[in-house]
Amino acid sequence: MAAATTAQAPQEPAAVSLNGLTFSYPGCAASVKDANLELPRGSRCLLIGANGAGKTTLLQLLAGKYMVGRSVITVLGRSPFYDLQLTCSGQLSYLGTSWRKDVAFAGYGVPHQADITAGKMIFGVEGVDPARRERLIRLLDIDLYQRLTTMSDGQRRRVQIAMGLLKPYDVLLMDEITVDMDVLGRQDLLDFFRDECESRGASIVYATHIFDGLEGWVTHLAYLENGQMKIGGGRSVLPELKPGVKLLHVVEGWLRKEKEARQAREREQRASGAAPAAAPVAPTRTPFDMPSKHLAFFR
Ligand SMILES: Nc1ncnc2c1ncn2[C@@H]1O[C@H](COP(=O)(O)OP(=O)(O)OP(=O)(O)O)[C@@H](O)[C@H]1O
Repeated sequence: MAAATTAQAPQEPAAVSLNGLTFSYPGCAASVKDANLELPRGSRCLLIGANGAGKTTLLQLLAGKYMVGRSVITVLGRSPFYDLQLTCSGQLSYLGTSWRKDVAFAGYGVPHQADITAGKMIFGVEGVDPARRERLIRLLDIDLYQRLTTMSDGQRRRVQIAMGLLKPYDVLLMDEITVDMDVLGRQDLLDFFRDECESRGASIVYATHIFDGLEGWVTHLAYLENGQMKIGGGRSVLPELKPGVKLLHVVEGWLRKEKEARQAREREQRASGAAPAAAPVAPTRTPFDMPSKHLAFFR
């Protein structure tokens, strides 16, 4: 009798996987150092850290904007830098800070300075499910007849977010995109994202400094300190986040500890003569360091 073979289901690749990621901008010290993280499908990961900790850099690396080794970063088992289809298809979507100037969709940038209505912009995207489009327009409370040039920052931001969400992504990377939105808009959007993760297994990495209402929303956390991933994983890596405890207070505690440790290190360096004890001195400026409007005086 032939031995029974048990068919093993192929393991689904993780939504996001970082394997010892180190990255430096040209001529600079490393902005991300030996980072490891594994996020399963359906996860909502909050990316936390002080200013300059490396959040935007990490999100841009995940979005395939900089070259790193193929296996160092994978999104849905593929390399976001080498696999252009991942971004071009909208499977991997990035909503970043450059959206203030550009409306980005599936990796492409379209200037929003054009004097057109929100409706023209939104209905101009082809191959969109009309029901999804309708839902987003309602959710983000967009006036389709208003021109982008006459909108407030928050209203324009809503159009930009709608553009980025029109096609159903599998992995969404967000860099502080809700910063201009009012409380209701932000809450409705967070509920929409939760629904997307729970109903169709989409995954989200969200970098923000605003933690209000996120305690019950996050499933995973990644905390960067000066480029190092100090904490990364499911909520269980965070025993402090008990019911009734505000995420803001937990993060505030980490950031204060980080700041005190850095200041203690600097004091030690000064005491040992490794760093100058004098007050910071303003760097000498050349005409080329100045904003372009000042350059006019040097022509
Ligand atoms: N284009 C660049 N060239 C050189 N260094 C850069 C560049 N962009 C960022 N950096 C440096 O990389 C580090 C991480 O910056 P990054 O913008 O990723 O931080 P962040 O955590 O997103 O900060 P914030 O909360 O202020 O947005 C910082 O030390 C920053 O000075």
